[in-house]
Amino acid sequence: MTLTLSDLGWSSHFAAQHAANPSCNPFRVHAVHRDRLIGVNTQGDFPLLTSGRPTGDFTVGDWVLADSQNRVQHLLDRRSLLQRRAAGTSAEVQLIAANVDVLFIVSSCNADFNLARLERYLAMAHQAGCYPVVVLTKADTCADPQTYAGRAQSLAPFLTVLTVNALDRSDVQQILSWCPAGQTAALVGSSGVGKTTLANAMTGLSEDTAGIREDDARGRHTTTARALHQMVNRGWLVDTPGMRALRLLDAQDGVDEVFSDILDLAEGCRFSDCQHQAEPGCAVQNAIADGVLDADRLERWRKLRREDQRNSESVAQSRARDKAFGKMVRSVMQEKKSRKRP
Ligand SMILES: Nc1nc2c(ncn2[C@@H]2O[C@H](COP(=O)(O)OP(=O)(O)OP(=O)(O)O)[C@@H](O)[C@H]2O)c(=O)[nH]1
Ligand SMILES: [Zn+2]
Repeated sequence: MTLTLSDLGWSSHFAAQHAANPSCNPFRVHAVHRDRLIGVNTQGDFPLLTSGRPTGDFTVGDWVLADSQNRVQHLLDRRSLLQRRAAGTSAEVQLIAANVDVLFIVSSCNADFNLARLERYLAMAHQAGCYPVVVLTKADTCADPQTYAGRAQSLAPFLTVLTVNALDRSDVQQILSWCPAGQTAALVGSSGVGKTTLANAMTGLSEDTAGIREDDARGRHTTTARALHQMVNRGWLVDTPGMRALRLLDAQDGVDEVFSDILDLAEGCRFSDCQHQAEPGCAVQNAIADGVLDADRLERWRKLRREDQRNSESVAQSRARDKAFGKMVRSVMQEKKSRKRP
């Protein structure tokens, strides 16, 4: 099966950038290795060299322009970017996926359902630039899934909320219709909510057979799985280990967008630096007193902002630390050099 560029997610946004460098060829990145990228275009898969640039600057879903030697010359401006703090103690930023159109935020119609968690994921979607679709699984095991849907819906006026049985084919079709051919999706959510079940149904592959099928089709062995899977409706699903452990990062704009109702209210506060605690003329507290705003929502907003500030601070701190370390290394080297001189 040959793919056109638009099958792969190419659009006028990228074409305009290609027009500035017409001698280069576009590739969509579907795997990032330590020393090279794997890109796909209408001709198939190709290893791409990044000419001195660290491969960590690129991520799955990126569009790049490469020269005739398959050396990457340009990284095209992204439509969206999902990132997180790297695992472990390091606070470095890790790119998770780029050019994801739709973020499916998966939760279940049971104890997993939690408004604060949904808000957190919504902030992530806004921050990244992805269109959020809330998918509430296990509707078949619940007496009144619409209650859950209603609560999720209350988070934003035009929020798309689907209640599904992830094991039901027509319910999966309904989900797929939100990510049509050529568009790219990703699934986020807690453990056990049905992400694997959905991913398998959406791609028509099962996890243990996905690698084998690819080997068969291409007649060669690949050691690492691709991270961009074609779905049964010819959309794409990003599936990487990092995708499964996303946290909030530098998401201030995203948080503010999800809680824009509170920010709008705050415009009416008497003091511009109002903390919405017990200040006189606080429009936010007045809204709570009038039953317009839920006090819990104000608390969740505070918590999310605090968490986001902590995350962003530690990223900045770790960058400062790296800089200081680099300086120290350079001065030690300098000293060594000068000692060597006769
Ligand atoms: N009845 C019913 N069962 C479901 C539904 N969605 C998922 N399940 C079941 O819930 C269990 C967990 O689903 P998984 O797909 O493994 O969940 P996951 O989100 O991938 O979990 P992790 O791999 O831990 O992140 C499996 O036994 C699924 O069959 C649903 O909509 N209805
Ligand atoms: Zn106030």
